[in-house]
Amino acid sequence: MVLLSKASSSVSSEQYSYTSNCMPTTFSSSSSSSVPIVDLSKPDAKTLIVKACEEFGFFKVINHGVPMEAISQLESEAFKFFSLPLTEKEKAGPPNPFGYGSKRIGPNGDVGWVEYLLLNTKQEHNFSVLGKNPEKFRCIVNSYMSCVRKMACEILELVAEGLKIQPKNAFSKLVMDKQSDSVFRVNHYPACPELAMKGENLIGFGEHTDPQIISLLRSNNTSGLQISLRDGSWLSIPPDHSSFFINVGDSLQVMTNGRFRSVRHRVLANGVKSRLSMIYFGGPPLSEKIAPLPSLMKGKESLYKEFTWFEYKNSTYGSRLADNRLGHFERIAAS
Ligand SMILES: C=C1C[C@]23C[C@H]1CC[C@H]2[C@@]12CCC[C@@](C)(C(=O)O1)[C@H]2[C@@H]3C(=O)O
Ligand SMILES: O=C(O)CCC(=O)C(=O)O
Ligand SMILES: [Fe+2]
Repeated sequence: MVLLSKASSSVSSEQYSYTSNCMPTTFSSSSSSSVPIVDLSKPDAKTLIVKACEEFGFFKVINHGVPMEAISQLESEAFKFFSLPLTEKEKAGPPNPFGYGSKRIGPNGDVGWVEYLLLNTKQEHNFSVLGKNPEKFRCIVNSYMSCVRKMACEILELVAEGLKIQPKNAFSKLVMDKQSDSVFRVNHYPACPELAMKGENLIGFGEHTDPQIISLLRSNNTSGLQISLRDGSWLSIPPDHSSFFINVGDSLQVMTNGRFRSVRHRVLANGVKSRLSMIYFGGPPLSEKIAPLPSLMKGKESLYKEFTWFEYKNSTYGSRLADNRLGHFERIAAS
């Protein structure tokens, strides 16, 4: 993304979305509402995780076990990549769906103040175009990803234990499967100085829910992430570069028959500092049926029609970011 290089790239002349600064937003540090913090090394982790997934579909994790070195190596490689000239970066694009993308998100007209790399976790894409030293990039991405996948597995096992589900790998086996359809994304939101002068916020990444099972997000110390609360207000999440933020995805909402909430979230661009985030989206194999676990139904009917991850993913790619994608798959209760 080139900022202010020519008149037409000025923020005000493009089709971005804005939201008023005057909208009610709460800061997570305020006493009324704060995001749960789970210490993965403590015995109460499973109870806190279940509660957070029910109330928010979102929580913060400390003592996560991912070495800071793996994180900072990836961060510095990613910053190096995003600081290349646009023409260099575009050699790794367009994202179809994998590769380098700028401003456009998905195939259906969504735009944001963001550039990104979308990678699959199976290394099938062409790394040879990723920056100046693609082998190094690949190696750093792979070691980061295996640490984060391990944490995803640990969290999903705690979820199963907390929900008293047997076997305890009922969820985690889906992301650990060799066929798991997981995705990895690095987002870069350049600082947008024009913003500081306006009474509005610029959308970096529009509101949406993540379709997969679980998302593990780590960012630098720049703010921007917000989650939507039950009353529709937005809660700003203070950044914390040494912690991870975990989202419940649509698939986990379905597998828990609506007990867990897939959280709506968005990112606002920052007027002063650039934001770099990396997100691992843990997904099931394509052929996997996404349905409530029998032990969570307690004799009740499924709230959802039967579908496979393949079907859900296809429908996802036909949707806009803000759409309620699960809506099509809800079962209308017989009256
Ligand atoms: C408009 C879009 C863009 C989508 C697909 C569709 C709706 C949901 C978006 C996401 C959101 C979560 C990560 C991602 C990788 C995913 O699986 O769903 C995104 C994907 C993309 O950025 O390509
Ligand atoms: O970049 C971020 O901080 C979050 C972006 C996001 O929600 C996504 O890529 O799905
Ligand atoms: Fe997301």
